[in-house]
Amino acid sequence: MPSSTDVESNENHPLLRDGKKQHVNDENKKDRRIFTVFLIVLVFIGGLICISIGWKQHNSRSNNTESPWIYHTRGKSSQKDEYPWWETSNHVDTTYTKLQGSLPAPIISAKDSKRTNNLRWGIVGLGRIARDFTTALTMAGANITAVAAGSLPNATARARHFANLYNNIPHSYGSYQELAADPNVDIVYVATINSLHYSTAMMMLQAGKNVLLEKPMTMEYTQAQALVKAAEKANRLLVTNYWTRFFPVVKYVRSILASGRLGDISAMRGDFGFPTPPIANDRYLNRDSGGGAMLDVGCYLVNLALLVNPVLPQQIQASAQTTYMDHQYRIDTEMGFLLNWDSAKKTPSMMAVENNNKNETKTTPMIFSGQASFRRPSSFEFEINAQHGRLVIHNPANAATAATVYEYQTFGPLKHVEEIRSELPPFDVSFGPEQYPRGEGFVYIIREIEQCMFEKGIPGDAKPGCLELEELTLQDQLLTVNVTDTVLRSAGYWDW
Ligand SMILES: NC(=O)C1=CN([C@@H]2O[C@H](COP(=O)(O)OP(=O)(O)OC[C@H]3O[C@@H](n4cnc5c(N)ncnc54)[C@H](OP(=O)(O)O)[C@@H]3O)[C@@H](O)[C@H]2O)C=CC1
Ligand SMILES: O=C1OC[C@@H](O)[C@H](O)[C@H]1O
Repeated sequence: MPSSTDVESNENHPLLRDGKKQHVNDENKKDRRIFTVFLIVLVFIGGLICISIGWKQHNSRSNNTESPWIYHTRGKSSQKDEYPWWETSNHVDTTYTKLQGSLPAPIISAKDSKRTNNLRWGIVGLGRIARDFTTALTMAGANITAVAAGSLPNATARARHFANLYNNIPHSYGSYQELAADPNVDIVYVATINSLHYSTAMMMLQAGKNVLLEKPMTMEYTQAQALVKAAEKANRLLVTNYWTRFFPVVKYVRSILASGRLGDISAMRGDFGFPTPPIANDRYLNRDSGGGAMLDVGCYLVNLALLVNPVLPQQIQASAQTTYMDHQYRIDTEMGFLLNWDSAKKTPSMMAVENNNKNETKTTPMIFSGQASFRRPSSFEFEINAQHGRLVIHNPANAATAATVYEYQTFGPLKHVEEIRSELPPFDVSFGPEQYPRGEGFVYIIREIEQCMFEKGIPGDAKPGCLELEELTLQDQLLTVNVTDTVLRSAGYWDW
């Protein structure tokens, strides 16, 4: 008998060839059976997994009777209309940040015995906003020594009436010159109409007063440059009343942006507006008073955009309309504008400025899109869109007490929401009703000025003294006027 070795070695023998075929067929059949069993097991396991996932989803859906527009926060669920379209997560982490600032601003009052300086305030232009601001000064415990009216009729009587109303302010004048000459005034709050900002502020600076000037600083950029020169020459403080920057919420927003938490910012937008009273000679619609939506509320948007990116945009475009309730005015009743920081130029980044490292450069292409209106209500919100999320300063963003930060995973779902709140001190109505919304919020800028004067001294008394506020430098103010002026020119303001 041939050995198995022989059989295997003699492949040409016909019997042996058939035997080998048989053997190979058996092996193949066995392999196929194993493979089939393996497939069946695989399909079975896969099926089990699918059923289990489906069951879990069914359970979670049946437990959640709320609409998909509701996201869950830890221990709390709330309805949000800001829901990203790709959101799938049901577990968004939320934090609530309540900021200090609900109490009347703890400024160092003139009545405070610890105080070494005694900042004496004068007020010029005794209209609507002067009422709110003077109430805020009183709420903050500031020392008001003089008031002056001087543009509209009955100035002397109006000034006396105003002084009496506010606990008998010692001096009242029927002209701005008289207040400028009063040695008992250190700082003048200028609250005249826009077209008189330049001349009134210049008069005060040249008389050696420190100046807090209502927004917009001036109608034109060249005027702002002249005011800054005059302030520098006189060594006096010059601040535009962009009170927005001094609200605790806005300061906090600034710190978030500076931290880099949201990554590079690429777009911002804002829409500020309201239907103005249709009174042709009111400052809003009147060309000679410096009317128009851009100079009234659009300038706030510019100031906020420049807070985020304090650099002159490479491109500024604007377009406006001048009608309101079927009438034609010589001012913008509706303005749309675009600020474009093109990446072509290297410019100091927000981080660099915040860190006082002006040498650091970073190219951050960014676009701001703004709307200002006198024809309709608006969101009055300011939105910042960045690499890792977005930030909304809520209505009214010019006097903000709330903001929300939304953080996203890169290309992924919403992962964290931070809601920021602060409370305003209640407006003191004992001097009369509030003229504009949130006038009590002036306490923040007042506190900052008082604090700076306390720490650095009053320019005029001390050298050099408080010449600039950190939150709003002369450069910030010039930039704001420069951009606002360019927007107006681009829309054709001076041709209307
Ligand atoms: N920061 C903020 O939140 C706010 C800022 N503002 C700013 O404050 C400024 C004043 O606004 P508001 O108080 O509403 O203005 P008003 O219309 O009340 O006028 C203010 C003062 O300007 C003078 N004035 C008014 N009309 C005329 C005129 N036709 N011709 C010459 N002088 C005039 C008067 O000064 P006098 O009494 O000396 O005669 C008047 O009291 C504006 O620049 C505005 O942008 C306004 C609201 C809010
Ligand atoms: O500064 C301002 O803020 C509030 C607005 O209502 C007002 O018209 C504007 O001057």
